[in-house]
Amino acid sequence: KMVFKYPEVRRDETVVDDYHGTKIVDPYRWLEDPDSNETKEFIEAENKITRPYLDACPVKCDVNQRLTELWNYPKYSCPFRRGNKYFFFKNTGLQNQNVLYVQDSLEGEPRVFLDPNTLSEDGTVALSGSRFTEDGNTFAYGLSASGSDWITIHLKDVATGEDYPEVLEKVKFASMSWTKDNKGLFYSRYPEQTGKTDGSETEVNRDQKLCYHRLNTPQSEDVITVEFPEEPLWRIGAEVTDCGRYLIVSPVKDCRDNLLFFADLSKTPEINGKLNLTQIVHKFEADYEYITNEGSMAIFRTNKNAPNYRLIKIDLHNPAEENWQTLLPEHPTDVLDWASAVDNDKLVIHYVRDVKSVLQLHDMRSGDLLQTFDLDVGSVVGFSGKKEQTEIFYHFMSFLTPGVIYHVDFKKKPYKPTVFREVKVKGFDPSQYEAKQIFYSSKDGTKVPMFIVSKKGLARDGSNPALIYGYGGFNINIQPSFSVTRLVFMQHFNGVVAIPNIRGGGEYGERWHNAGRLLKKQNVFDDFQAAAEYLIKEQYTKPSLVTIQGGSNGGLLVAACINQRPDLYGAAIVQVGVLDMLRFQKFTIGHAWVSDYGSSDNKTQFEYLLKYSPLHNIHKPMNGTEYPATLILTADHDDRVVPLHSLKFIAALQHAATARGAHQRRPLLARIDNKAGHGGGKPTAKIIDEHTDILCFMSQALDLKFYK
Ligand SMILES: O=C([C@@H]1CCCN1C(=O)CCCN1C(=O)NC(c2ccccc2)(c2ccccc2)C1=O)N1CCCC1
Repeated sequence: KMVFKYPEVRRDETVVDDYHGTKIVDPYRWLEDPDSNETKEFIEAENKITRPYLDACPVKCDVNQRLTELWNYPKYSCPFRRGNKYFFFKNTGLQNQNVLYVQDSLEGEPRVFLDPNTLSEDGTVALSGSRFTEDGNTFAYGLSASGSDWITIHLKDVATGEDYPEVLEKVKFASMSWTKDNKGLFYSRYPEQTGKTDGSETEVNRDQKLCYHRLNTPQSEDVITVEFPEEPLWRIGAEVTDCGRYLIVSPVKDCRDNLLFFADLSKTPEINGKLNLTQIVHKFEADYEYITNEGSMAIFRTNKNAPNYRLIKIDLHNPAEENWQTLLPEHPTDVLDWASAVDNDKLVIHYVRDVKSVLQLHDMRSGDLLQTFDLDVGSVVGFSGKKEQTEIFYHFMSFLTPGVIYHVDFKKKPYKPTVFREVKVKGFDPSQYEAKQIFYSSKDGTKVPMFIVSKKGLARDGSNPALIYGYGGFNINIQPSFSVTRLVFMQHFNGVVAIPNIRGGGEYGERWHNAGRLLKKQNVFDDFQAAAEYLIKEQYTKPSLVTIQGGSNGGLLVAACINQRPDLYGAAIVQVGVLDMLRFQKFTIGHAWVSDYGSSDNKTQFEYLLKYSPLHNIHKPMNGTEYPATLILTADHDDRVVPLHSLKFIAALQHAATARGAHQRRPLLARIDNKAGHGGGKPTAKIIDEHTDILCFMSQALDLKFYK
């Protein structure tokens, strides 16, 4: 085994914080400054030991070649109608960014409408959000660079392909919504701030405003239409209703619950200042999401008194809660995940039932079920359709189905989905694999669903490597999806892929989310550890062949698990993780995560956070408590989860591993990328490089055999 000479890293033990009377040392506080030479030198020193280790992998070329070959299949989005044209995204296979095409009809010759690959040499400029005007003549689109959350909004004339002169700056977490007169759009932006805002800064995002931009004017003439100056941490969602008369305004302060206001735009034909808002929801206690409206009757999806979500009707002219009506009551077990109006008087409803997709058609007036669209076991990952359109498309995917796009034309009865497009992956034969769902018991007896995917007929003798992926937070569902990287792991390492749908997610609605957050967060880690124990007990694998992987909130999950149960895993992959649970709220958008994590500013929550915070629970590895081989990944423009989390964690981990008497032979490494961020918009080349490194790390650390 390579013995690692980890970098010598300065520890400043004089940095001590007092949390409600408890003193906490933070010796790597200096790593929180991304611009200091010392931090840059630290990053260089870490990459300097990681790069050679990954490059020394004897099967690196094989892995990279197979990833590239398998990745090289055409990927399409659902087509969508705007104005009198159809648009769709397509990637021929290895293009860094998907390309937006336009065609005059579904059978028409597609023409390139917007190719983001032309906007940068290395594919690091990505399309991030876009909106057509009602008439389809103008296209607003966001561009993000190097994976940052910051975007600039550009406006393009659809007929000529020419951009208007103005560019809207300082935009982040913005909903874009045109007024129905096609003259301008609402968007959210942050005020000018000192210092750089390219995504490598860590300053807190505050004072977001909802502005209105009139097409073909400079941004300096934009007006602030909604602001909450006394609430600097709020983000302001806004959406013009289908009929064009109202603006629905939904402020959100963290990552759950929102308020609701609306403005009657018919009363302000010229939008030249603050809008007159009527408040509908006055308390942060539930999610409310606008679906559509008929005159003043607006339909919202909400979890108010409905943890599995339901549809309610609110009369905007009589919005008091006692007048709200239920349109589609909460289902006892299935989660109402999204709804979309179509064909004027129908709603397409997506349910999640035991983590699998259900797609139904309901009557918009009565809520009655009209039809269920048959689906295989898997996920609806894309949808297009509008209230006034008479057709929909939906995109189906599963572990062994790369993608099928269905079309339903409501002008023809009975409504029968037809296959519009089906993609195949060269060299992948789904019949050689099997995907199943099991339920296992967690530490407290809770039944947790888990998908297990592998080659058919794999020996159940504990001799196979397993990759266990988890997220566990923010009401997010991890549904089945097709992954080339997992296919390479199954095909060439005889790997078993396991995805436990651990608490904290939204797979069983708000109950599941609430059972995995704040002072119950440990349930998430228990569920994940129980998943590994299940796979070991059922002889799918053994501890030394288990890799656990997670990103973002899932990075926290993995880091907490290697602290708590280092004996259970052979390797751990921590991608852009939240690792300093006492300070996360001090950077960029971290304050928005208090809805899941709580905050060290609160004594009770501080005491709980301190018990699992990865950075604060690193122990000296000894025989039997040696850490699994661990790879920490982050990037210089990650302004969602700033890189300092990973830098401080790897420094502390390597320090513990080299302490006197410590026994740590397995590698503890960090891979810090450049011109990359949290993940959104990452070019294909960078994704393949990163996944090559992850598979190489696993194969070396676990000494895995590569089967050609
Ligand atoms: O990135 C994250 C967490 C998880 C999911 C979103 N997130 C975030 O931190 C997202 C914060 C930024 N953000 C969105 O990406 N969508 C918004 C949004 C709100 C208004 C207008 C436009 C966008 C949003 C956020 C929540 C609910 C609804 C809308 C939002 O604030 N984390 C990183 C690590 C821990 C959690």
